[in-house]
Amino acid sequence: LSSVTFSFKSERRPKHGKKRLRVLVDMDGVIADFEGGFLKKFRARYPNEPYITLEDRRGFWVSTQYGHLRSDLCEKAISIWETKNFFIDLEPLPGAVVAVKEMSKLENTDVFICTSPINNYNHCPYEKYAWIEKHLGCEFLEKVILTRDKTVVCADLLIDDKPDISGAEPHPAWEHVLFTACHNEHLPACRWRRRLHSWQDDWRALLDSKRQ
Ligand SMILES: O=c1ccn([C@@H]2O[C@H](COP(=O)(O)O)[C@@H](O)[C@H]2O)c(=O)[nH]1
Ligand SMILES: [Mg+2]
Repeated sequence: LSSVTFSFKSERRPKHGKKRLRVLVDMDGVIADFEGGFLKKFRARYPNEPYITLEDRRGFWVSTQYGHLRSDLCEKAISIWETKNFFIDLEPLPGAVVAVKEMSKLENTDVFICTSPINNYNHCPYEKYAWIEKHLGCEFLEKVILTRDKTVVCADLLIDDKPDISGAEPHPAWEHVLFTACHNEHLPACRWRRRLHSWQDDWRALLDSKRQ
């Protein structure tokens, strides 16, 4: 058993090179503009209802904030992302496609798209795959991890806009780097968690810091 463990570890840390890095990149709010897409479709479907501007968004759950605005708006918000074509129509966030493609071409780097589908699975899982093929290319279809629990996935880094990521594994292998989004940008700086402010930020330096 110990020799198996040894060969696995040595595979990720080559003797003569830098450490091989495994990076998980979240989809909604990191490479796909979930918040912008939601607001556009909410206003189009419910033109007479109040809405929350992106500047006023607080908290990860859109449905919770809409529910606080008026209780029936929670269900109306959910109806938006449960509708066909919501996920496939999302625009890529600025610089995301170029950055992820470049990241995947770096030496000693494995990039996976790690994303949580909604439980209403009529359209979401299919459209997430279709989005990845459309914007990143069919080779990325090999790199998709659909899971509601990211803590059980083993990697060095998780780039994700959700501030609190929990699940079955209390000590995930990855370092969670918070990707800045309209709903989390007001959270106070946190000594134990780094941020990536956008895809214009220095993501290469972030990866290099994990290869030491
Ligand atoms: O109010 C909301 C906001 C988002 N969602 C869904 O949660 C996941 C988030 O996935 P990540 O992988 O963490 O980006 C996504 O499927 C959203 O549609 C929600 O259910 N309620
Ligand atoms: Mg996200």
